[in-house]
Amino acid sequence: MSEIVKVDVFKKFKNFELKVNFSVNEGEKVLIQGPNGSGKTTLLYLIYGVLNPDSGYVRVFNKNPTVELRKSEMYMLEEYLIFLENISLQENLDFITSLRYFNINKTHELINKFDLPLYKKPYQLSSGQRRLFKLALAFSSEAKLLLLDEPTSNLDIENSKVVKDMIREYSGTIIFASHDILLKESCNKTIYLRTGKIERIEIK
Ligand SMILES: Nc1ncnc2c1ncn2[C@@H]1O[C@H](COP(=O)(O)OP(=O)(O)OP(=O)(O)O)[C@@H](O)[C@H]1O
Repeated sequence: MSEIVKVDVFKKFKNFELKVNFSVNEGEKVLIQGPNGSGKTTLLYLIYGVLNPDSGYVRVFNKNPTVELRKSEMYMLEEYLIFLENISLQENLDFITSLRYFNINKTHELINKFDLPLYKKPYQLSSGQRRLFKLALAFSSEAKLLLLDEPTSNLDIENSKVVKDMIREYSGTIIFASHDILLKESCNKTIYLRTGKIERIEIK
């Protein structure tokens, strides 16, 4: 099995230090668990390359995580994905899909599955519907590596189960951070973080 993500990083904020070392194999579904503030999101941002380590390295497909990789081989379900609030979801979709490759048929399949009203403007959606729209994009990105930060936050139990199955069945590799106990069923490996360090790694 080939290692597609290698991480050996140190990152320091004013009152927090993250120091972790691990790798992820192709096709794995890796859950990052840990208390609030343990460094899960920071770690995902380092892998995605939108945060730089103070020392050490992150290698994704044997490359540094750059914008080129973000446009093709990896995709992050972004908490900070900005919607243009005064145009419809359909127009937002047109804009977002012009920035990067998405399998548009798959995007629409998921939008229908989640029953999302494309004619509405983003501010007219519930927080769960906004999250589902972002998930439809992530799972139709055809990225070989998906990074998901709290994918089921704001979702009801039925949609959480759908997302659990989507993670398990995804053909590529997924690294996801979650407090949702349900998602433990989708992973083959769990990395437990505590105050910026790996406490233990559990393999199913
Ligand atoms: N840009 C930043 N500047 C300073 N400190 C930061 C920054 N980003 C995160 N931190 C700090 O790093 C620590 C880890 O934050 P992080 O968001 O990675 O935790 P988390 O495990 O994802 O938490 P949660 O479960 O609450 O989402 C926290 O103490 C946070 O305050």
